[in-house]
Amino acid sequence: MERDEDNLLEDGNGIVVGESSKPIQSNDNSEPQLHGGVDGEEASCLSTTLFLDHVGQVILTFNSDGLSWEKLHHSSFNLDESICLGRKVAPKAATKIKFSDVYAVEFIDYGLVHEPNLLNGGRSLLGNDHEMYRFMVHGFQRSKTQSSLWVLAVYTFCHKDLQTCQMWVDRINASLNLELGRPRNLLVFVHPRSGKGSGCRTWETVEPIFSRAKVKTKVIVTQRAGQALHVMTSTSNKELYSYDGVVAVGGDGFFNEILNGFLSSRHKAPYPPSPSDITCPVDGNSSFVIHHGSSETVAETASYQNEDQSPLLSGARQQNGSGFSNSRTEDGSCNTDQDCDLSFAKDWFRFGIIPAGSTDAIVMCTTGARDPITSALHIVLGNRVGLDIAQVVRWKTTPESKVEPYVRYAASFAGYGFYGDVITESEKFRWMGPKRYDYAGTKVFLKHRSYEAEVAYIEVKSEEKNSTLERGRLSGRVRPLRSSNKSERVICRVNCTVCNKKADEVSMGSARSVPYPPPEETRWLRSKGRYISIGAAIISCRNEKAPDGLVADAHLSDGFLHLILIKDCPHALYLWHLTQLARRGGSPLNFKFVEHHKTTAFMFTSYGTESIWNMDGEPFQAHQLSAQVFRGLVSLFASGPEV
Ligand SMILES: Nc1ncnc2c1ncn2[C@@H]1O[C@H](COP(=O)(O)OP(=O)(O)OP(=O)(O)O)[C@@H](O)[C@H]1O
Repeated sequence: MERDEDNLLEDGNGIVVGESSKPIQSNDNSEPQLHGGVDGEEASCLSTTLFLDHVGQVILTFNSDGLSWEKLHHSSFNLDESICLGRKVAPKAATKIKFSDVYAVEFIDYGLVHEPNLLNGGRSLLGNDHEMYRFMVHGFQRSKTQSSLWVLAVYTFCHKDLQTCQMWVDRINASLNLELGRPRNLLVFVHPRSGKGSGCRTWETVEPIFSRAKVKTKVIVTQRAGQALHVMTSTSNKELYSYDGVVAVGGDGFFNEILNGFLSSRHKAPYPPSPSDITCPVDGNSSFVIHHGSSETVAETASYQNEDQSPLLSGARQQNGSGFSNSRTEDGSCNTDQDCDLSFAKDWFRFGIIPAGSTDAIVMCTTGARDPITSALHIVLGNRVGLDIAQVVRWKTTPESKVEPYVRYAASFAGYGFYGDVITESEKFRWMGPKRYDYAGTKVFLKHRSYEAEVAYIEVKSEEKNSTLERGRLSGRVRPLRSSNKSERVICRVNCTVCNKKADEVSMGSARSVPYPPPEETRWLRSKGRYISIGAAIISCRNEKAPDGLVADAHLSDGFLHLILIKDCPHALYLWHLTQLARRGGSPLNFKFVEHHKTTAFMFTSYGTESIWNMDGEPFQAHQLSAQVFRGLVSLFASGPEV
């Protein structure tokens, strides 16, 4: 989304503050007053007559959950809904703000106070004084047109008395300190060449939000691919967990790199079964059962056996011992390097993404907007949402290579065939910036290739899939899921009931929690044939090209991925699928040649020579792989889209 980053401040009247506003004059001498609560309770609200810059004289009231103000002087025009030449020129003014929506309060000393932007009949509202002491309350408002898009709002209150202003600042600060989960210290990675090469500019735009909110930041501007991964793997737990989280200023690929750096040495879990665990003969579509014995492979240093093959891997061979205990000192740091384990850290250590990339699908799915300001606000306000992560184990890189398990993590999408070809092709045209995807996509589409492969996935019974949807209608029957029926879609949103359902309320064999022992045996279904593409969407993968995403009803934290198999089909039908994908409200999965399986794990074997996957927007070579989802494995500074 394009927006003018320099002009985002709204004043208390919902009008963008301009430089041309006239100074206002003051004759106010009012003292702060404490009003008793109902039934003689302790004074819960403080009221003072102050000036609200650009608005006029107001009574500001301090409530238990925020501030509210009421205009004192009613001028001849209506400030709330101003009419000029018969047209509404200003939206309804805000008259309150919750502390949960305030990220900073600043005392700004003595200075000019402005009268309302609009006509006041030439009258001075406050006598002869043009200057007062002032303090600014920094918060946000939801955009009138798109509620997921947050716009900075600043309310400047003014008073002749210094102590009055300082008292208000102290009171508001005390309330902000009570807001839970706000970060104090963050590690920030900036990818300067991300997207259109604007990573540094994007950080400069949002940095004042962090400094106003008094969030300390250690900023690392990367010089090369793989640097952020190296920092994340080589930083001790003790040092890393002295931060409240890590922020990526960049695209999906950059976030993926940081995520892999974090998880590769810290996440301990058994591998999913490998395709070579399937021993029964292949004969079209069939099913088989895998028994989970005691000989499970556990992700250890093996995850970095092929270090030389990816920029992500250099210097990454790090493995911490197990047996961590959950102890963080009062200042938030760990006592020793091995003190904080992943599941403990998950409660407070979060990831933030400030979008600066070419696609930014993860940001769009987790905040509902592709906007650096909105993302920065989610971070400083300490919002939290769980995110499913797929652990992808590559068993063989090429048909000839020997079996060597290597682990990568994906947060949004892993795709083969069309998706792998597009990413391979687009890498040749990085210099084009985000447009490379259109160019490469068109080229690959025109070739219309298909690929022979075999896919197996865990069968998840309908009632298990739907147990998270709080629907019992399909109980007892097992059928392939076709969620193209729009009326059945439950879209992931803020406070999503599906994602918030506790793991223990979810049936065994469906969503896997962290860590979650698999049932003793799982039934797998398999499908072999020619596919145009094989995609695994962990979240909806919404982006500007696909406004509803590949899977509109995928959830951020339900423990499932969506396996989308596009079987070989005529070129025109594939184009139809793509056009549905590009349409808001489209049905890209409602085709006979599209199989959609909601599952927790899958395996893949290529029967050709092509083995390039697209993993969160970056190429990944795998001839044979398997993947499993971990429910809410990490937490993000976000709250889900407001749809
Ligand atoms: N300083 C750097 N120079 C070159 N490449 C870098 C640098 N820092 C990080 N990278 C690599 O660039 C890759 C792409 O980064 P990023 O995702 O930010 O950009 P993008 O491709 O433009 O966006 P998207 O992935 O959303 O399409 C990452 O995998 C990362 O390893």
